[in-house]
Formats: sequence, C-alpha cells, structure tokens
Amino acid sequence: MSSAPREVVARVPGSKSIMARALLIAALAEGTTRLVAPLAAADTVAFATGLDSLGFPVTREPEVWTVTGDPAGPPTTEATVWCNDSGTAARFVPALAALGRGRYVIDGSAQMRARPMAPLLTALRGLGVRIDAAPGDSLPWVVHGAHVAGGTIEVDASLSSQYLSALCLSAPAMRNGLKVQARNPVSAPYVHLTLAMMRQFGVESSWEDSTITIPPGTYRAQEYRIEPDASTASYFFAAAAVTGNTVTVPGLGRRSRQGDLRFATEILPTMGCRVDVDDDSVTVTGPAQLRSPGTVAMRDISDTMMTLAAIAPFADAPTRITDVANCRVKESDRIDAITTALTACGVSTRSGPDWLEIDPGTPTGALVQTRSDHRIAMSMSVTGLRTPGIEFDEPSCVDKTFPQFHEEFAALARGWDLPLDSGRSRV
Ligand SMILES: O=C(O)C1=C[C@@H](OP(=O)(O)O)[C@@H](O)[C@H](O)C1
Ligand SMILES: C=C(OP(=O)(O)O)C(=O)O
Repeated sequence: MSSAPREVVARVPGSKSIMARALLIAALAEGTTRLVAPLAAADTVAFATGLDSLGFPVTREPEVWTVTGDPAGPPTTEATVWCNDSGTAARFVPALAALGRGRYVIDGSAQMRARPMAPLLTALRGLGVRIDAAPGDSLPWVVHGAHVAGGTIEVDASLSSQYLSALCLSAPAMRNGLKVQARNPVSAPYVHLTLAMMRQFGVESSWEDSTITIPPGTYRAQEYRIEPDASTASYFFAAAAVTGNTVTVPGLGRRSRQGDLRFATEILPTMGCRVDVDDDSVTVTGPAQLRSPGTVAMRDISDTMMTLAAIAPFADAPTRITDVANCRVKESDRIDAITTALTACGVSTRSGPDWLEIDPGTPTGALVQTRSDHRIAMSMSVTGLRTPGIEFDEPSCVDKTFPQFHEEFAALARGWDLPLDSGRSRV
C-alpha cells in the first residue's frame, strides 16, 4: 500500500439500467430521442438490436444513440429478439411486445434461459396476453401481441424487480393503464429508478403501500444524458478502499437515483473510508486498515454484494452479508461463485440460502472461475489489487456491461503506482 493517498479520476461508463429504461421509453415515445454518452456493451447492444427488429429504428454512434419511437407499440408484426445474457432485455421486451399485434419470439443465451421468468409470464397472461413458453416457463417465449389493454395484476417480485419495471415501463401505452400489486420486491431502488425516469419522460405514476398505479399516457422524446453506472463504479470505490488511495468518479452525484451508489455512501463509511458526495461526483479515500462493516443486509443493492465480499478479507473482522437469496438466480449463483472464488484464494467463507460470511485473511493468487459472470471478474479484480496472481478463466465476460474494464482497471492501478501485477487479468 502507498503511504500517502494518491488521487485518480476514474471514467466510469454509462449505466446499463438507465440505458435499458431509456431505450424502452424512447421506443414508446412520440418523436426521436437522443441518448447521449451511451453505454455500448453486450447488454445494451442486444437491447437496441431487439428494438430495431421490433420496428423501432435505433442508430448507434459512439457519442449518441438515436431511437425513433412509436407510442402505439411495435410497428412490426413478426420479429425475433435475441436478449443474449441480458436480464433487463429478457424481462422488459416481452411486455413491450405484448403492446404490438403480431408474433414475437424472445430468446437468450443458455445462461438467460436458466433465469426465472415465471412471475412475468403469470402477470402478462393475467392481462390476457397469449404466450407460449419453454418448459419451466423459461425462454424462449413466443408472445402473441394483441394490443394488451392493461388492468390490475399482482406480481411476485421476490426473485427480481425487473418484472415490475417491465410492466411499468410499457403501461402508459396500455389503453386502460395499469395497477400493479407488488409482492415482496427485491432491488426496490430499481423500481424507483424506473418510475423516476418515466416521470422525466413525461409520465407520472404513484407507488403507495404495495400498489403501483400508472395511467395511460405518452412519453415525450428528448435528448437524455446517460449517467455513469453506480454498480460499475463500486469496483473503483472498492479499489480505493483496499489500497488506501483516493478515487473520484465524475458524473455520479447526490442527485443520482441509482441505489447501488449506497455501496459508497452507506457501506464504505462503516468500513473506515472517507466518502465525499458532491453535486456531480463521488470521491472515496480508503483507510490504512479496513474495518469490518459487521452484518450488512443487501436486498436493495445486491449487485454490489460481490464487491463487498471481494474486499471483506482485508477487513479487521468477519463480514456477514444477508438477504441476498436472489443473487443465486442471476448470471450465476453468485453466493456460490464468490465464496468459491475466495476459497480458491485461501480465504475462509461460510454461506447459507440467503447469506454469506467472509473471514479476514491474506488472499493468495488463484485461477478464478467467473462462471461467465461479469461481476465475479470485476469484483475479484479488486481483490487482485492486493493479491498477486489472480487470473480469470474467461476475462471477456466483462463485455456484458464494461468491455474496457481490464484496461481501465489497469490504468487505475498505474495511476496509483501500484505494482504491475496488481489489477491485471490474464487468461
Ligand atoms: O432493473 C434493473 O436494471 C436491474 C435490476 C436488478 O435485478 P433484480 O431486480 O433481478 O435484482 C439488478 O440486479 C440488475 O443488474 C439490473
Ligand atoms: C443481474 C445483472 O444483470 P441483468 O439482470 O440485467 O442480466 C447484473 O448486471 O448484475
């Protein structure tokens, strides 16, 4: 570790979640929307390509993506949408397809086919949409769109909040609007982000007790700047935390609606970090010795569970993370994937259905099995800043949300003058 904190400014790419919402809203908006500072990554490219095949033209340039909307829903009567590994695409697109009139095939990778879709299927069928699904209710689906009219439905959101966001985003185009009874939601900040962005594009809604109400309405096209991704930023903040250095992420500030910023603003301070949140930036400085945050319930911000687990070995006491059962049904079984990775590095861990515990220790180098999960690679890269010899079986899995991750992370390490072995990923 360096003795005096060194400051580096990290450029974090755009939010995958904001991109997915902005793309879908733009597709249903009156007019042409320009998305400035877009995230070009596997998830967002799959989303945009899917919109294009549904008949919403999307043009992609490095600085701006342009979407031509149609408030009436998908203009095509036949399309196949390949969602690849993207949960947001696989959950958001079917509700959009239900607005059209035609036959729409929605499919994804083996990883995506293994992820739960049943609550969304039940909800859409409850609204009268005819859908043929693969066994287990999983993808591929054939959505037989017939201008779904809306109404009232109950949705079990205990496995994913994306079912709620999907229905809410398409609801304004339903003739009767939509009332959604949300049961046991995980990742609630993502639903608040959905409703906040809908408001930014001109559609008001309410969420009282467990009922979300969306009246019929039309989104207004506009020029919209994509904020940096708060989950991605967590790796840079965590890097400062474990090395005792300083990192500033511009473009993310106190007005951000992204729940995962709470990793920096709420968890890292309890570990001894100094965190300054400005109007338009967040700065984190790590301590000489990281403290344990004790027990942390991460139901709301579980994409940052692995970031916390990856730095926990450097704390002064065990770290317990609770209420993260749905991490077992994401890109990988993330409780198993991260505890297996840490164990391979010689760190002692324990886990149960919805929790994990990590002991302090001195990780050693190992070949980390990423299980094609971008967040396992990015999290363990943070451990790698203090652990020579961490390698990945599939470094390119970061392409899902941050194709330049390894280069940018290596640049961060160089900026702090850390030994060359730190922060590198090799096949
Ligand atoms: O709506 C979104 O953009 C997301 C919601 C969360 O998923 P769950 O609601 O399935 O936890 C999060 O993990 C995912 O990365 C993005
Ligand atoms: C869970 C994630 O993504 P998605 O559900 O959009 O595939 C993620 O990015 O960690």
